[in-house]
Amino acid sequence: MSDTTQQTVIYTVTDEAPQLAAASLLPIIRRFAREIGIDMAERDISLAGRILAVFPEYLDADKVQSDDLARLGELVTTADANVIKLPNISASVPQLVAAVRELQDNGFAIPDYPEAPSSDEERDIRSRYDSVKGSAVNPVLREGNSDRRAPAAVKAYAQANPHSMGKWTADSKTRVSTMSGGDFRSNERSVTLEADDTLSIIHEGAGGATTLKDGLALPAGTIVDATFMSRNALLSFLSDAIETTAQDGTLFSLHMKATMMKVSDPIIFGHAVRAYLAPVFEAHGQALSEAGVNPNAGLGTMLDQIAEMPNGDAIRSEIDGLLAERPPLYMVNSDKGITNLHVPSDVIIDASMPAVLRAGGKGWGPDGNEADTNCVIPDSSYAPVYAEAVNFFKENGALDPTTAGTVQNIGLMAKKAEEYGSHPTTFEIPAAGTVKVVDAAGTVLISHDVEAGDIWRMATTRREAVVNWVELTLARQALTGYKTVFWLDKTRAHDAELLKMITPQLEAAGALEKVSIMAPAEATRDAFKTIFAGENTIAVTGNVLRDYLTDLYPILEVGTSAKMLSVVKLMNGGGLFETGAGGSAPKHVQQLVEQNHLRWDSLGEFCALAESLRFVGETQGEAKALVLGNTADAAITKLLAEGKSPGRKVGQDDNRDSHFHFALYWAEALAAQTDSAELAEAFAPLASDLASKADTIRAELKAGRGEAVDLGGYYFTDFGKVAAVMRPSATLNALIDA
Ligand SMILES: NC(=O)C1=CN([C@@H]2O[C@H](COP(=O)(O)OP(=O)(O)OC[C@H]3O[C@@H](n4cnc5c(N)ncnc54)[C@H](OP(=O)(O)O)[C@@H]3O)[C@@H](O)[C@H]2O)C=CC1
Ligand SMILES: O=C(O)CCC(=O)C(=O)O
Ligand SMILES: [Mg+2]
Repeated sequence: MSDTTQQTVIYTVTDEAPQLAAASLLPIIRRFAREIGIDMAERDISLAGRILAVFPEYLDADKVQSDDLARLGELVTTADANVIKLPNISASVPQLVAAVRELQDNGFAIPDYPEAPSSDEERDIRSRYDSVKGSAVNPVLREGNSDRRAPAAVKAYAQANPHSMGKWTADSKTRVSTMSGGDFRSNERSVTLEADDTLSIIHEGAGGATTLKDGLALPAGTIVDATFMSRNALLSFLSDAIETTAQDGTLFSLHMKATMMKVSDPIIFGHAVRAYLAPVFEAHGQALSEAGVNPNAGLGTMLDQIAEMPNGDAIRSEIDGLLAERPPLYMVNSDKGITNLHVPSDVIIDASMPAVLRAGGKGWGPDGNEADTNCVIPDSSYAPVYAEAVNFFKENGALDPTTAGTVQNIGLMAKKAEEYGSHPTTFEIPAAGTVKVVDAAGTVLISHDVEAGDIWRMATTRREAVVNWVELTLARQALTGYKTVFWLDKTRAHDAELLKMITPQLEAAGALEKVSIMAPAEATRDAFKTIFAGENTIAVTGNVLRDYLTDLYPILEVGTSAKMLSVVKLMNGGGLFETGAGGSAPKHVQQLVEQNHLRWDSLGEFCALAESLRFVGETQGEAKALVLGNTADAAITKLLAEGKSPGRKVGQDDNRDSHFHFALYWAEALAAQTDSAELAEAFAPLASDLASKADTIRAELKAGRGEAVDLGGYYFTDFGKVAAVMRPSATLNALIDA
């Protein structure tokens, strides 16, 4: 080994496809990194690992799991952090329940998930599970703002090898339906704290005052927003939307973020299930609730529970009758009869809306055919982005990936900014009354009159996060020279406060004239015009639009968000390198298990790795880490050029084959470079062995494709079994593990 940097880079262990990919890729990365003394340390932030970590006293001593997420949460506030973060499951209740059952079956004595906790013990258990549920990882690690863009090599590859795009026609009946009032957008109020303060949230009703939350200590300069979704307005909107879908003759599709907005959106999802099955709930509401049926967990769980009820068969046939009679539902899997309303985490707006837009405004119907769809997005804060995208494509036809420019994103994300940090302060209101945000002196800052069942939430945005977001924006603009647009709506309460904050900063930086400010719909049209003309732009957005746009534009421009570079410059100096902008692709696991083909593309991991290594080089003054990072980039470019990315179908190359090629090209690039003779010499033998044994390795990797494999579990896989499936080449393993 050469002289060492003694740097630790964290590689996260997550779930589903990225976890499987890591079983093959991480040993390869370690083989390269150890050459310059970088220790690639794993931290388990999988759903199963996180569940075990919150129940130590329930477990036998040898089964107790360390709380790796909490440790990483501390690390990311330090300058030492260098974390490669793979996508993880943000669990819905059905996923959480399934993971708990799997762990119990494996001998972990953890308690059941209490659906309706009734004792102090159950309430404690429930609150621990709630801390694991939904988007519980990303907000903890994202101690910085977000910089996401398609790497130049990826963009160039897509322009030369365009992915398929559906055809848009002017007479498409696809549309976006959203609320015109009574929603989060229209009820929003916003204030900026002038001094450090400690806030409380009080509900005053006929029964007196109740504190919903207190002790909310916030620094001066925090923007505090509060708003609510009226249940009555939502119900009337949903019933109208079902009616207009029937009139349009389109599919009914609901697009929510029940994972990240883990308190509000499952409730809204549940109202949509109730609205769609309204006659069943009218006839059997009481029996259903006595049987513990909670539509917030989706139609799938509901049908399982109904099957156990004494008159379950009769209710089931009424449901089947309604599914046949009401507007057809957009399907997740029409072969298996899984609808959009089955599981709250199956249709997630950031990925699902771009899929519809890419397909020419089409979704899959129950008959297995594509059809136009009514995309129902209840809250109108961000629905106009998709509505305007639909309008634009109807007018202009689909995007041409061969000529399109690119939309990059700088997202305000640090310190749990905006709505995505709101779940601890989101409440389903128990009784009519007033909800007030009150400061330490007792002054009411914000007040809303609410009805029972309304969903009220408070969100906060810290000034230091905003200042850093503007700095990051100006740095990217200076580097690229791209047109820079802040997607902010002056007529929206939160955005107006944000504008008051950023305007002086832009002015002081002499940048006020260099940027534009546009409301989301206008900005959407402008961004499409820009990329249709082959030009590039930077979309500077809040946290939710960061999430939405970094799937939307990549999926249209380069066919996937898996190949995005996703860098989080941590505010205290460290680096968090997310792998791609997409999720954990549960469908891919199913294909691997059935056919031994993993179509997961690790390009996001490769890009994050290259950035992470360069970050070691830059922050530690370690030239060899720069060489390792730059050669990893060269390997990525070659991998794309040679078409060695995974194919979708068994028989084509898969994830494992792409890892081999990445290793080969990386070793070759290292052997060929002239910046470090020592590294060239160190990697020459590996490069030559990988090249000379390529045929054997390729054949060993391909053995057994098409046959079912056993991973020993889904959420809690068996390490040995996964390694056997993901590392099937003894020849490659011998070179990597040597
Ligand atoms: N950063 C994070 O931790 C994130 C986590 N998630 C979580 O991931 C889970 C699934 O989310 P979902 O919304 O379904 O989105 P996914 O991105 O997992 O899946 C959508 C589709 O995108 C394609 N895709 C995504 N990544 C890749 C890749 N690396 N290689 C090839 N294709 C890819 C696949 O398309 P096809 O099937 O056509 O091949 C896939 O079916 C949820 O639990 C969600 O919460 C979601 C987003 C980010
Ligand atoms: O944390 C999550 O639940 C998903 C995050 C996500 O979709 C994103 O960051 O793009
Ligand atoms: Mg996303």
